[in-house]
Amino acid sequence: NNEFGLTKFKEFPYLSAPHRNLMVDLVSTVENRLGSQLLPCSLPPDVQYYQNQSGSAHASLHTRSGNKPSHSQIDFILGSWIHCKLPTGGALNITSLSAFLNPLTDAPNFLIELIQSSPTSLILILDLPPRKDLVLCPDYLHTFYEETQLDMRKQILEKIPEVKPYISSSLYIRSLVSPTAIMVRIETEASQPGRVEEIIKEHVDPIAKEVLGIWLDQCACGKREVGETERAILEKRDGLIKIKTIEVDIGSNFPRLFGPEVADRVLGAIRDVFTV
Ligand SMILES: C=CC1=C(C)/C(=C/C2=NC(=C3\c4[nH]c(Cc5[nH]c(C=O)c(C)c5CC)c(C)c4C(=O)[C@@H]3C(=O)OC)/[C@@H](CCC(=O)O)[C@@H]2C)NC1=O
Repeated sequence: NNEFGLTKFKEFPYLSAPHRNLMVDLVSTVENRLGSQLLPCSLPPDVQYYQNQSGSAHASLHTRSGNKPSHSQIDFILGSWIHCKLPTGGALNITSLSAFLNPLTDAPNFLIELIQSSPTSLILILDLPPRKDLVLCPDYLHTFYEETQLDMRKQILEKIPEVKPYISSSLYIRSLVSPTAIMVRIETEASQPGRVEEIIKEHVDPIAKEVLGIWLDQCACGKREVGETERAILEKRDGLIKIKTIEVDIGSNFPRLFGPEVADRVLGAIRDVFTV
């Protein structure tokens, strides 16, 4: 057990109520729907909860692998929160929930990230990243992105005046997402305290739950035929993405936030989960 006890991950501390409630609801929706297919979290306690030397950065990581591939098309689910006190007196909060499928299906994965760097600024990433080339497979585009009307939800969100497109500095990250990916920055006025929380509660929460619902119904619990050769291609593509996103997302951030020793321990544990 860590100083907060093993349940700490699911309490998503340090967040505003709407942000915490959304993450708690998404994690419990995934675990309730897929729970029977998931093994318990097997991360060591000092990876399930870790912090930097000075105690200015606290974080939690929660991963659950799918039962043996014969029983489940879930590779693993990953949930995470990171809270860093900033020298400016503010705080950086990064929360994420991602779900990776294994090559028994070629359906898209699920990803949501909320990155709050000040009381008036939030980055939201919400997508079903494709696992096949959309040009080569037009029916994939139709099935997972047109028929599900994901673009409608993107357009609803982009109508909010404070919502602007978020352009990742990483071209690789931009190449991973679907055409309907929600990658936005929400910038509110300091004269409107609570506006970010209101946008999370009124708009981000319902849309994120709809997108997760689509992923659970059409992707995680859908049936897709994947041939032998296709399975090998999926395995290679999935593996490359998992390794590269660790490098882009946290490869440089973690040593800076947590110091080399903690970063090596946590990154090592993540690489183990990502590459089995
Ligand atoms: C598949 C599609 C993907 C997309 C679209 C995507 C997007 C982005 N994530 C970023 C980041 C990010 N994510 C996490 C969660 C996390 N990621 C992993 C990966 O293995 C693990 C294991 C964990 C749990 C520990 C942390 C901690 C963290 C950052 O610090 C970083 C960030 O907030 O910088 C501002 C941004 C980097 C690029 C940029 O600055 O624009 C960008 C927004 N990341 C994808 O994978």
